[in-house]
Amino acid sequence: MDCKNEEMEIQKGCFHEVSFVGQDGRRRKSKVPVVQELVRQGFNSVPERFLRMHPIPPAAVSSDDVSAGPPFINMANLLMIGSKEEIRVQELAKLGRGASEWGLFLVTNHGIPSSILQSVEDVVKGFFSLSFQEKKGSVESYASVDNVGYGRNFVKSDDQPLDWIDRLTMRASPKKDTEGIHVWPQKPVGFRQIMEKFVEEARKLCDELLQALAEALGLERHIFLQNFEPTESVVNIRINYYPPCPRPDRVLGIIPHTDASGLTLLFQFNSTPGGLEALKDKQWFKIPWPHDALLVNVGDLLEIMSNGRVKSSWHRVVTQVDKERISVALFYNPPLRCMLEPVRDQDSDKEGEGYKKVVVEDYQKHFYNISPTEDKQAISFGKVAYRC
Ligand SMILES: O=C(O)CCC(=O)C(=O)O
Ligand SMILES: [Fe+2]
Repeated sequence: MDCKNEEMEIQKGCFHEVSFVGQDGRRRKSKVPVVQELVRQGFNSVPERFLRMHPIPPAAVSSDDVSAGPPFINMANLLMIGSKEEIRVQELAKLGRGASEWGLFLVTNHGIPSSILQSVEDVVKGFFSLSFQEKKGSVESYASVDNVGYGRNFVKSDDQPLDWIDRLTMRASPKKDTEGIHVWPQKPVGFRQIMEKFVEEARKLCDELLQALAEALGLERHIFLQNFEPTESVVNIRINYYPPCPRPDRVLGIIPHTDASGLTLLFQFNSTPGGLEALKDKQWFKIPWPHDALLVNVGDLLEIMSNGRVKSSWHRVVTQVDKERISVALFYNPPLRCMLEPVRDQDSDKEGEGYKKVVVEDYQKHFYNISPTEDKQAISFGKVAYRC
């Protein structure tokens, strides 16, 4: 589709409205095509606004080579269900390696019932099969509430290459934050109840992982979890929808980034494998991701809490020519006003050498202010050496 047709598309009413502060310091509004509608209605070529100037550097390792990728953590071994202590110790070592070397790992035997995951998949697919108008009618947009609703990721200028993605984001917890705000889709019926069931189960898994991660690093088991006060911790759910794209060489699903979370738990649907890649040793790796595994990303907040012992992952999503892909991301964060205190070195009572105390809300504001960035920049805000 050329620029003219793109304009027509927008005129037909299928656009996401975005707002950003322009170079002149004034807030501006702009209209961005809805990628699902572009694909539904057909186009001849990808609109210029989505094309990156340079070819996207390809990943180094194929997804078939599981041994070269991040570790798979068997939760049954961590919880010692039918296994011995030495197996648990080995599993903890793998977990520590995944979090410190990759900033991500996959989890099998995770304990979330497959019936719950299936219901999540059904309602999410139900939502994305609605017409654009039905979606808009079902939930408010990003523009009306702070970073939640139906829309897309960062747009900070008219020149920025756009990602090939539509999104639906909801705050699941604390519940009081969503009172009076229309962020949960009314269609398909039962959407919110099903997601809340998923969140309840996912939270148990994340809490277990936070404790196991501390233990894997030789720290007191509660050291990270103590920041996640159950009623005030913030859980956001984001559904990422990537339709097929004819130009994977020049178009990204999501630009490289870290997550501004404590932990991120990701679930992708069976019919849509492939897409997520992570940077390690300056190379992009395709992440092998079987359907029965969930993927966990270490977020920036956990890197700060751990005083750099674990690293948040720098990851991206590439596009695929013939497949649509949907992922569900659950972002698990301490309460907004929580002051994170990086763990200190054992025999020193100085503040950590690498990171300093940071309030969650201040970090996240900084993160969203400066994102997107070319490399892992936002985390410097938590470093001892950082000056405003
Ligand atoms: O779609 C994916 O697998 C990754 C999504 C992601 O990185 C995000 O939502 O922050
Ligand atoms: Fe991410």
